[in-house]
Amino acid sequence: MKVSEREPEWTAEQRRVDEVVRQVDRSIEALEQQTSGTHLEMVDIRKNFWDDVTVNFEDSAEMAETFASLKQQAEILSERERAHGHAARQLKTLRKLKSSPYFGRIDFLENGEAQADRVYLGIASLRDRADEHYLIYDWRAPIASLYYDYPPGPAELKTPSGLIEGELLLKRQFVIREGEIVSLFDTGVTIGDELLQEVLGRQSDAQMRSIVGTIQREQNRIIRNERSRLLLVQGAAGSGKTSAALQRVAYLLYRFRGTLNADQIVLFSPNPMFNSYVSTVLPELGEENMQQTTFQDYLGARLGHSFKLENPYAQLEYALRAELEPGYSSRMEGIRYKATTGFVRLIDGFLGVLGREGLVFRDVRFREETLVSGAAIGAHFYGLDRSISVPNRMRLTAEWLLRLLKERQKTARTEPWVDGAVELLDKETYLKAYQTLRRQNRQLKDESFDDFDRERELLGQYVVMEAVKPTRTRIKKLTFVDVRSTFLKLFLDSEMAAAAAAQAGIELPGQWEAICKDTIDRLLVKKMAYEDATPFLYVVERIRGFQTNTSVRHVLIDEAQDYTAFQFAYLQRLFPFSRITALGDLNQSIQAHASEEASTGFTALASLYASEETETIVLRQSYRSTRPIVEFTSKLIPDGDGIEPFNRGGDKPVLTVAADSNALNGLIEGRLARLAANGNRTIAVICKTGAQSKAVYEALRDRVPLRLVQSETSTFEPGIVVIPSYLAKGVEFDAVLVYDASGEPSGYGKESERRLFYTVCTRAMHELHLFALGTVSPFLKGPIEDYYASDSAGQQADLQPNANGFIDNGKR
Ligand SMILES: Nc1ncnc2c1ncn2[C@@H]1O[C@H](COP(=O)(O)OP(=O)(O)OP(=O)(O)O)[C@@H](O)[C@H]1O
Repeated sequence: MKVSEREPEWTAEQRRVDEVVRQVDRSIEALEQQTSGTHLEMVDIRKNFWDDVTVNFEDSAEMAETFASLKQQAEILSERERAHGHAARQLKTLRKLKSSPYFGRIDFLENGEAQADRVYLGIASLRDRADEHYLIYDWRAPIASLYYDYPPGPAELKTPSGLIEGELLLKRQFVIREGEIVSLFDTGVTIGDELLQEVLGRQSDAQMRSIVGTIQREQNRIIRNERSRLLLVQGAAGSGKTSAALQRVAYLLYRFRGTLNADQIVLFSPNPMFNSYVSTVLPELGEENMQQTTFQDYLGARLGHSFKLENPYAQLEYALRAELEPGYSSRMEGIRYKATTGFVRLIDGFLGVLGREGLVFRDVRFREETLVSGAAIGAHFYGLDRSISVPNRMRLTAEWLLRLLKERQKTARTEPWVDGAVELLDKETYLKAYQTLRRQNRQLKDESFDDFDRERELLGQYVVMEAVKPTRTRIKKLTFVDVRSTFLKLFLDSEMAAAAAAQAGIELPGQWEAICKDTIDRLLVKKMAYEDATPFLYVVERIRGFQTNTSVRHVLIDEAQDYTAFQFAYLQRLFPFSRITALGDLNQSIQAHASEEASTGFTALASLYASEETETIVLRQSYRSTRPIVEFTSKLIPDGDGIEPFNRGGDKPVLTVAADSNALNGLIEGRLARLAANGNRTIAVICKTGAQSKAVYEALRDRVPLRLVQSETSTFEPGIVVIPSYLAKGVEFDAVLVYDASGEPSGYGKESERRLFYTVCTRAMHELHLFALGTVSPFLKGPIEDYYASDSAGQQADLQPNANGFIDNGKR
């Protein structure tokens, strides 16, 4: 129920807002004084850094004192910097509170109490002058859960000291801007629809916004979950998965402040542009951003330069476009198979076999000679106790090789090549040799070097020591095991594959031979296909030992439906001390590996953790799009009836068919002009592939101000973009134009493209426009026809090409 400006309630609330704003002002003033104080102090310390340390390197005691003094000075400086950084963040938050101090109020009467507690909720806490009462509670404080979880009426709150029961007497929502109440609602439901209507009806900003004022009950469960090792969220398109993930990070940083910092949280996002899209949410809430990365970046860093790693979008582009190329079906078969849990089991079986036989070892060489042959290393490795794990046997083998190298080092000193090398030492190396030897051999006095034989002996030692260094490094890095050849063996050696399958208790897939050929051809030329990268790294790390990341405590995986079983298994091992939050939507599985029955890694993920450690939350309500758009998009997928549209009005999607691409481009140009003139801030022409995007961009760039988004694009900006389908995933636009909703190869004709088409259409917030070249996609035929309007070209009141729609790309 909307409270009117004329009601006394409004006046009373505005009075309170004024009072709180005054208090915020006082806090800002105090903090500004404090920060300018620390700032001056910092400048002073930096300027006089060297005056305040005693620098003396004369003897070791003086040197130690100098270091202690330096260290102390640096510590004082970094302490001041920390305090300054903290205060600066606080100031930023206070300035936000000044403009909009809170968004909600609850009056809670605890059973047995005479008076209700009045609790105002904002993005941060604020106490009164006497520091006795909270004027504002942080939205993450335990009591705030009442606001998100209950409508007025009986309510309860779990606290560490027990359950508090009572009644929620009032639930009020505010929109406050620049210290003025803009609207006020008393609501009878969990979170009033009116406020959501208002929030969702706005034109989008270029970046994602925080949703703390309107978090829904189910979303709150995701945000505040502390119990599960694995939190699985399956949510419809636009149901707030990404939003919930980001508010969850803010919640965790608040709840565990002091023990958890932003560096210990990692968000895996689909692409660099998405990183930019979500990067403002946490700062808006007064928190630092977590680490953000893409899985591709992780793989690239781990693989190093030994292979040319394919990018997942190049893989997808291949899947969408290369149908007529030779080898297409075997590659696609391989991509699908390698994403299954069956392949994870086959690789585990393979690793089991490798524990007994089959690892490929390289010769260890010292200078030109073979120090130990690969065969001898293999014999040593497989001679070790088999109950010891493979990585531990590798380490034992490395120790053995290092011992052999040491022996060889001793015998080498008297060999003729050493004399030659000693003679070639230049003065600098000679000095370096002397200093190194002196460090190693404390008895060595200056005069020892005067003795010719002794000098020769010592320099010989140095020369040999330098000569064995590369071999020693290689042994330590375990490069004596040839991981590439070992991995290849699974595909090259049919007996090995059969043994691995037998070990795993599974059958090899029907097309195994074709898959093998496809894999071998690439690996032999050091090309690493995206589908092979994770299995390969998994094998490498299971052989050499996993380099785990033990500092990360929370991993959040957005668009989790696009990960394979292998990728999850790998991430689980990589972050052994981390909790995982995986958010996805099976209906948006668009990667090339996604099979018809959608058995992606996302479904398999639950099996990685015990059921009591796992919680699954399903989000059905879709907030992004208007009701007509959700009603349309939910008809595109089999289980769409379960998606609940949020009741926000708008026009039905419109389909326009054009005879040829020239006509199509002209129609799109006119539509873009109208949409821009109507004040849509973000508009996307979504194409199926990168190649199509490029062509459309080229055709329109001189006629329309637009930007082409490619896989390396790293910023999300307002305006008009041309973007391939797979990069539009995860983000949203005020208006979406689907470039080719035909049934042709350039459009969406195959059943396997249904989810891609659904993903593309669900990016629209307010308007969806479908354009088809020649024919109409089969997904748009049948009962769905009632859910969109057809526009025989020209009926829509578009601006004519070259009309001035683009001059003012402005706001409504
Ligand atoms: N509780 C909420 N209050 C206000 N807006 C919300 C709420 N939940 C979601 N939204 C809005 O709905 C839109 C979609 O949210 P989000 O991108 O988080 O959904 P998603 O589930 O990750 O979508 P997709 O899977 O389609 O990428 C965003 O504009 C977001 O701000």
